Amino acid sequence: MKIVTCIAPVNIAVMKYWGKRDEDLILPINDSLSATLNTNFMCAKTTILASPDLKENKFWLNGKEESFEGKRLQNCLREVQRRAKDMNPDVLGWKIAICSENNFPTAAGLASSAAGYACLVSALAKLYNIEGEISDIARLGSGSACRSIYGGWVRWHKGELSCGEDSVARQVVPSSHWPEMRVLILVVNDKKKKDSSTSGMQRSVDTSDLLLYRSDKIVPKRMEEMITSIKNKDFHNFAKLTMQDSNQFHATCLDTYPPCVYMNDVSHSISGLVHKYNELFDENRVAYTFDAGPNACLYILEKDVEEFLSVVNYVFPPPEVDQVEYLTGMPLENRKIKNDLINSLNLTRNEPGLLKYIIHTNVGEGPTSTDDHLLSLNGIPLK
Ligand SMILES: Nc1ncnc2c1ncn2[C@@H]1O[C@H](COP(=O)(O)OP(=O)(O)OP(=O)(O)O)[C@@H](O)[C@H]1O
Ligand SMILES: C[C@@](O)(CCOP(=O)(O)OP(=O)(O)O)CC(=O)O
Repeated sequence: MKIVTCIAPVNIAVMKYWGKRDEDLILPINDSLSATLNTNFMCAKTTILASPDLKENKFWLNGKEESFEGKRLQNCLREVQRRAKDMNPDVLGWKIAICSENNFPTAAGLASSAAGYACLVSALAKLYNIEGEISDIARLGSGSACRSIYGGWVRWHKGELSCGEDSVARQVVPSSHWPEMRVLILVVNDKKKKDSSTSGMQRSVDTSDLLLYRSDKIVPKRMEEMITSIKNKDFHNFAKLTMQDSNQFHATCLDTYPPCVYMNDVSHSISGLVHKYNELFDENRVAYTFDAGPNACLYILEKDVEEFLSVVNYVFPPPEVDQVEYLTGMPLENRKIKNDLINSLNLTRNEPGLLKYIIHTNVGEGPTSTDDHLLSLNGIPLK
């Protein structure tokens, strides 16, 4: 019997992946770049037990039994087992039980698939003792998952080969390079979204001319500028490029036919607020980026968090119930409202509760392992 458990992070792209050139191997049409987030507040946790006593393979996700036959799970499992074939032949012959949970909403545009598959593949690699590159295996689960295999700032190189061997993630700089960077996630809606990233991007590839223009003409140059701004810790330019890239990604979503509409009125009002705030200081102090959902992910330096949060709390008063849980990862004192700033920004207050909650986190490390398992040694979920 062998049991392993891993924890893996979410990542939020500042240069978006959108569109595949190969659906099965999950090969993208452009490079992308993200920051890996600290696992303190958002992570996937996966336990895998392999045992000669198990009668069948099993998979539980967030407390519910799911099919073990899903194509993406099978592709990841097959590839890890293929690379492990000369090692521990006993373990390879045993059935496995997989139990995974996310400590944040699944399939709500908060990159659950990225953390989930990075975690699955890290745990499988540990179970079967495979060493070396695994970001290309995580990619088979979900494209963005390959970036969660590394900590810090990570680039997914699209690669040129049709076999996908060179479509891998690489760390650009570690998290320690820019320790002042913070991330605020403004959760607008944590319900399951209707157009998955997978189907949305496929429709964009089929119908959007803007998508091709973006991948050919925009991304290569913008990627170099983005990396330079991160290496130089040039927040103003970093923020500009991040916001431009998010806007262009959503423009390609709207250029898709029928369109993929991910941002809603609250999302647009957050982006408007960020621009107003940045204009007041005549420099970018906050950057927004939106994935395939309405939630805003804001990059901001530590020195500006308290002040900007006071503005957010004024414009979007917290829900009247559940106050204690509203702000995760930051002391409550920081929710004070700063009147001078509010007056200079000439802001309008919304009704309470448009934001469900806010997560405050930073850039963190890649997957880790732990002995705190989710399965009993008989292969039954512990809760
Ligand atoms: N911990 C996990 N282990 C294995 N698979 C997972 C895990 N978490 C999520 N998934 C898979 O990912 C799917 C959700 O992916 P989807 O891309 O729709 O949403 P998302 O990742 O939350 O959003 P986005 O990628 O657009 O930010 C789930 O239905 C499940 O199949
Ligand atoms: C908008 C994005 O978050 C899209 C993520 O798409 P997925 O990685 O979830 O898609 P699949 O490869 O089909 O699983 C942008 C990004 O993370 O780069």
